[in-house]
Amino acid sequence: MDLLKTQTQLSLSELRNTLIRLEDTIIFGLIERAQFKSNDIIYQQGAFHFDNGFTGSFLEYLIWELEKAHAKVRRYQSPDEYPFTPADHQPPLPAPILPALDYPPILHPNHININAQILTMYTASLIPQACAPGDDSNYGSSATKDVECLQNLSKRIHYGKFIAESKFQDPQYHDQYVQLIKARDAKGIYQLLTNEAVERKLLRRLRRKATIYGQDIDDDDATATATANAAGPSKISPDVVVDLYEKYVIPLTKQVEVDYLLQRLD
Ligand SMILES: C=C(O[C@@H]1C=C(C(=O)O)C=C[C@H]1O)C(=O)O
Repeated sequence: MDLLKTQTQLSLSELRNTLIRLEDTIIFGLIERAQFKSNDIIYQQGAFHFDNGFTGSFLEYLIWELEKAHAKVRRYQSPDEYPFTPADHQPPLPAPILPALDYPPILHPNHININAQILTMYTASLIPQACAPGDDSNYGSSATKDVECLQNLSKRIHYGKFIAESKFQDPQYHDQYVQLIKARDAKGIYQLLTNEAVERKLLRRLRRKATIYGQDIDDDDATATATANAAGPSKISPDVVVDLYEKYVIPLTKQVEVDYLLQRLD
């Protein structure tokens, strides 16, 4: 979705299409990372020494170094991009070298950033499922793929802000959200914004995508059609992808929706 385009009414179906497109990005990013062993050492605090005094993990070091460059080209001034570098990190991320873009004020001003939760989920739960255990010394390659996966997941989950704004603006539900927000009823907000039919359809589609995208398609087998029932090993377990969304991506997206709505009237 072009966030520079002046939005009047946020279209929920357009936003959902963006989330569908991000499914492909996330699956292919996981396929890339799963080439390498888990290489757990890159997630361990203090396992590496850095000349600049950085004391985090190898992965956190790469995140910091890359996000400094991305900050200079104003990546984090876009309302759909959020850094993993903590807001209180010293030194802070550098200021952009480019002038600010004039984004239309789509979202209510907020400081919601749950990337710390996303990073913990990713290293503690997802990597052990997606990658074979062990150490193949591909530390730089693994961390590079990790950063791409983390950025994809962060964008997808924080898109919950746009989804929540769209639902808040919907005349059919606006008054209910206002009442629940004023009552600080997080559970009621969570229930109102949940669409189980959309979630069920998403998980079915995700399993098919992960099965098909994970196949090696033999180029001389013209008759073969990649289907969800295709035989052969997948580069990423469809169960891992579905589990990721069911246990983490969808709940974290809804957490962002609730957090955003709770501060919507501030
Ligand atoms: C994103 C939405 O809000 C909720 C979260 C969903 C998700 O994270 O995939 C799907 C449906 C809703 O329960 C939506 O309504 O599309």
